[in-house]
Amino acid sequence: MEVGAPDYLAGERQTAEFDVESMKVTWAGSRHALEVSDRMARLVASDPVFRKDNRVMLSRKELFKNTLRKAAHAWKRIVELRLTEEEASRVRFFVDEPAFTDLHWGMFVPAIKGQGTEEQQQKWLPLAYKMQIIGCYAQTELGHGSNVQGLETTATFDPKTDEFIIHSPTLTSSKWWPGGLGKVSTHAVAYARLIVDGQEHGVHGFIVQLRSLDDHMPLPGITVGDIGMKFGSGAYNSMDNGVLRFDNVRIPRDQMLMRVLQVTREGKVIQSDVPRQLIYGTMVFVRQTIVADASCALSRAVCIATRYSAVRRQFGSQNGGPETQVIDYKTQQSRLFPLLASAYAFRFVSEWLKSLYTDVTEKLQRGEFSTLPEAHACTAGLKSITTSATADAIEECRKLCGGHGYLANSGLPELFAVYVPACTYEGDNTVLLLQVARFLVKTVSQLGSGKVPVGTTAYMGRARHLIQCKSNVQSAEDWLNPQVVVEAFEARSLRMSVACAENLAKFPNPEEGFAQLAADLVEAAAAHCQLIVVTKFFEKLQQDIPGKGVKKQLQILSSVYALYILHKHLGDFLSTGSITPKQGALANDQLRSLYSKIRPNAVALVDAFNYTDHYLSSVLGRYDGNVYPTLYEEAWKDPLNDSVVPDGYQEYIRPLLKQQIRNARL
Ligand SMILES: CCCCCCCCCCCCCCCCCC(=O)SCCNC(=O)CCNC(=O)[C@H](O)C(C)(C)COP(=O)(O)OP(=O)(O)OC[C@H]1O[C@@H](n2cnc3c(N)ncnc32)[C@H](O)[C@@H]1OP(=O)(O)O
Ligand SMILES: Cc1cc2nc3c(=O)[nH]c(=O)nc-3n(C[C@H](O)[C@H](O)[C@H](O)COP(=O)(O)OP(=O)(O)OC[C@H]3O[C@@H](n4cnc5c(N)ncnc54)[C@H](O)[C@@H]3O)c2cc1C
Repeated sequence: MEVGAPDYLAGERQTAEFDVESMKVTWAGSRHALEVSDRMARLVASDPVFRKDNRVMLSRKELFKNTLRKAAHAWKRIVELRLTEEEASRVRFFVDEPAFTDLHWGMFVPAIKGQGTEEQQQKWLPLAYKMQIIGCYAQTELGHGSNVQGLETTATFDPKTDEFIIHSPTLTSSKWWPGGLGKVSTHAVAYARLIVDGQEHGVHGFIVQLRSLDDHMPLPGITVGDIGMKFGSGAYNSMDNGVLRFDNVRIPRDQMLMRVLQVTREGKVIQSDVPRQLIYGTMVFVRQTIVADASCALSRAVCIATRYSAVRRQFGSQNGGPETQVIDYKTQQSRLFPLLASAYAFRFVSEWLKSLYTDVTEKLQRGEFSTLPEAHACTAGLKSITTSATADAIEECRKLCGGHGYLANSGLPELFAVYVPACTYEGDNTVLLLQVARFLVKTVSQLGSGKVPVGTTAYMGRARHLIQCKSNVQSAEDWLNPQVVVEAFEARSLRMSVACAENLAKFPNPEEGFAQLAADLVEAAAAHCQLIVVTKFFEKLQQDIPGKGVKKQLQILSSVYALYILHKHLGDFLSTGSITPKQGALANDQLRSLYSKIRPNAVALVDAFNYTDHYLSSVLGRYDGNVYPTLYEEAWKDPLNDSVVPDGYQEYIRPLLKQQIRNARL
């Protein structure tokens, strides 16, 4: 905010019962992370090249060129200022525009790191780190995305030349969707079925050069282009999602990523001791980062809706006094505050997921693979539930802002358009929950075998208790006890998984049973994932959290998140007998009283996200709350207002009007 400028939300900030600066540290993860983030946010906001308020007005070509300009400028600044990896990634975050760089840094580099041998890493990573090559992740095809084993592109080993021949045998085998592929990438990690000596060996990654490093023209045998406009204006259209076909393209043998499986000069196929599933490792990594992205997108929408709800007044004036702030309506609170609580919940579960991922990666380096299935289930499941909830929440925030939420300059329509494909990319959310369900059913089926479930399924080890326990909640206050809440969530989740396992056992063919019961299985998987989010929020509160009143606020938010989920899925809790209808009603009573506690802190709780006005890019979410004059000024900047009489008046409006006059005269 400019020094001396009026703060229309000052009154809201004064009622906060906690230290906002300390909450900023907790949200950022550490004082250091906050400092870096703050510095990079300001660096980006103060640089005119990173302007983005005109994005939705640009044509596709202008938007794309502008994105290239921003990406090049960001890279120049990163090199000039010798920014660290952490600082550079914050710069890209605050530039806030989907670009080929997301896939280069987010998937191409991790694929080589995770699936390449040491030699391959030494050869390719330095080039990628200096951006002397630009890469994308080319897995999905026109005909197959979810079903990775169904990919049709082939990579046939030619022992005569010591090469692989990469080929697209059908139309449906065309690579379709990879970001950065359409117009920018010089290289791809392309996924193809490995064929050696006529035998198939599953899908593997191959580094393929696509374009000349001299003039950017496609290399012989490569057909490549952009797949066209996507949902919304601005939004994800800054990304060149691409189509790619290979016509018997030859690459050296050592460009197959060979950490999992090696093909020797003689054409021998050697499986290393690394599990085959590591070929999917890049997706596990990215799913983990997508959970953190969910908390960012959600907090951004909630910040806009909360500030605007405090500014906006509607009805309720008494004796000529001001009307009621819409944030004071209980309905507004019951729609908004659970989303605020969810933003914090997703933040902390993503912190935990990152530590789980780091731990599993270290174990994999040491040749320990036992935690891989849990890492896969957690990343897949949490990616699924957090992105679905966030996409719904952004749309809810738009509605919470009434008519003005529908204006592009509220920031919410573009945020929705950019965000919503997160429910599909990196694994369709339903397909991913089915993966979690498989894991849960397997865990349940092993309960009798003496195998003790660990990690996030450890609670299933107490199946005997959880299958018949009764919640002892007697008052609304009892719902503030985390143990009571967790037990209800555990009972619901376990009972849903066990019911699925029992129903599955009735089918002679397990795969047929799984297909028939898929809808129930997805619900059981979601219940398990919600339990993880609730538990990790409560566990966060066990840590030392400094700052006046900060822990207290987080306790309130954790209860809101848990009781909101309970209220939303009351049917599950009741039908599994995990709680009684009376206890469900008490949870709702508690929720109402928690909303009142959040109310005086709401604006401060969104200030703690520490977003600059540049990052939010929302007239409604401005830090100073000066909404109306800005909306008014912005309207006049629309290109339609460049002329008072619009283009087309002479051709289309005037003849109409004249005709009416003639008709009237008749
Ligand atoms: C307002 C402006 C705002 C601006 C914002 C700016 C910022 C925006 C930036 C955004 C950038 C985002 C970029 C997005 C990039 C998207 C990239 C993609 O989509 S890339 C494309 C993404 N594509 C997808 O995600 C495709 C999704 N599909 C798949 O992942 C697989 O095909 C499958 C998992 C569904 C099945 O696979 P299949 O082989 O048929 O396997 P089975 O089922 O038969 O299971 C066999 C065994 O394997 C096990 N296992 C499975 N997976 C894993 C794993 N990962 N690990 C370990 N294990 C795993 C499984 O548990 C089972 O174990 P068990 O029971 O035997 O013990
Ligand atoms: C913006 C965007 C960016 C992308 N970027 C990349 C990229 O960089 N690289 C890349 O390789 N790919 C990329 N993709 C592709 C993306 O990963 C796939 O679209 C995604 O994995 C979903 O696969 P699909 O399109 O085949 O969906 P489908 O599987 O065809 O889904 C269609 C419907 O079928 C349902 N369905 C499918 N299988 C099952 C099942 N077994 N049981 C029940 N229901 C099922 C789904 O739930 C969904 O409702 C991107 C996609 C988008 C939208």
